[in-house]
Amino acid sequence: MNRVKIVVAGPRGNMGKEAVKMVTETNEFDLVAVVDSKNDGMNLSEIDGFHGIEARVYTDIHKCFEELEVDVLIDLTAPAFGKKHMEAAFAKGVRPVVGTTGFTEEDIEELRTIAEEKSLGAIIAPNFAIGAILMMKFSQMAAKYLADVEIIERHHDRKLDAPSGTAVKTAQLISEVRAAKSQGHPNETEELKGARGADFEGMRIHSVRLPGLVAHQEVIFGGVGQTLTIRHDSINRTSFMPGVKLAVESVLRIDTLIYGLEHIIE
Ligand SMILES: NC(=O)C1=CN([C@@H]2O[C@H](COP(=O)(O)OP(=O)(O)OC[C@H]3O[C@@H](n4cnc5c(N)ncnc54)[C@H](OP(=O)(O)O)[C@@H]3O)[C@@H](O)[C@H]2O)C=CC1
Ligand SMILES: O=C(O)C1=N[C@H](C(=O)O)C[C@H](O)C1
Repeated sequence: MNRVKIVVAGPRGNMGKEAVKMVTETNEFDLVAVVDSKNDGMNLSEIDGFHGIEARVYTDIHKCFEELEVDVLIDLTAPAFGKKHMEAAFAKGVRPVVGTTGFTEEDIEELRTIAEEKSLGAIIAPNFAIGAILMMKFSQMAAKYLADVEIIERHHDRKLDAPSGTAVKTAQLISEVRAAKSQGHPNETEELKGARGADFEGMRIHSVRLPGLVAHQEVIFGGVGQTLTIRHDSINRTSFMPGVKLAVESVLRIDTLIYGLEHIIE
C-alpha cells in the first residue's frame, strides 16, 4: 500500500502538535506539509518543538494543494477556518479529516453535497476520543428511558466556541430518540441571563471555561427519585490521536461525508 500523504493544518496548536507527532510516528503516513497561520516558506524543523521534523510550512492552503500531491488534510485550526479549508481540499481532490469544531448543521449538509458530487471521503469528528464517543452513545441509550437531561461541558479557557462540538453532537444524538421537551418549571425565570444555559430542544447545555481543564463532559439525567450521570474526561490530547489515525485510514475508503466517529467505530 502507498504511504498516505498528509497535510496538517494548525500544527502549532494543542491538537496540531499531537497530530504532527502521530503522523510522523506512523509508518504508513507521510507528513508532506503543514498549513500554519504564520511562518510561510519555513521548514517545520526550524520551529520550536519540531526539531528534526521536515515539512514545508504554507500559510496559503490553496497554494499548498496546488504545489503538492496530497491525500488527506487533517484540520485542527479554529471555527472560522474549518469550512474554508474543507472547500479548498475538495477543490483539489484532497480528503479532509476535521476535528475543528463550530460547524452548523447547514455547513455539514453543504459540505456533504460537495463530497458526494466529487465522490470524496470526508470526516468531521467533534470528538476523536473513544471514551467520548461511548459517553455520547450511552447518553443516547439512556435518553430513551430518562428524557430530562442537562449537559455540562468543561474546557480550558483558550477554547473559542461554546458550547463545545461534543456537547452539540451529544444533544443531536439524544434528540434522535427524545421528543422535544421543555425542562424545568414551566414558569421559571432567569434572574441572571444565561443562568439556565443554552437551550437545545429544551435540553440545557452549560459551558464551563477554566484554566487547568482539558476537555470534560457530564450528561446528567433526572427521573423520579433518581439521577444518572455519564461522564468523560480527556486528561491530555493524546486521548484524541487513535481516533485521528482511524479517521485518516477510514476517509480513504469512503465517498461521502461522515459526521461523528461513532459511524466509523460501529
Ligand atoms: N475533534 C476533537 O477531538 C478535538 C477538537 N478540537 C478542536 O480543534 C480545534 C483546535 O483546537 P486546539 O488545538 O486546542 O486549538 P489551538 O488554538 O491550540 O490551535 C489552533 C492552531 O491553529 C492555528 N490556526 C488558526 N487559524 C489558522 C489557519 N487559518 N491556518 C492554519 N492554522 C491556523 C492557530 O495559530 P495561531 O495561534 O497563530 O492563530 C493555532 O496554532 C478547535 O476547533 C477545537 O475545538 C480540540 C480538541 C479535540
Ligand atoms: O477545544 C477543545 O479542547 C475540544 N474541542 C472539541 C469540542 O468542541 O467538543 C473536543 C474536545 O472536547 C476538546
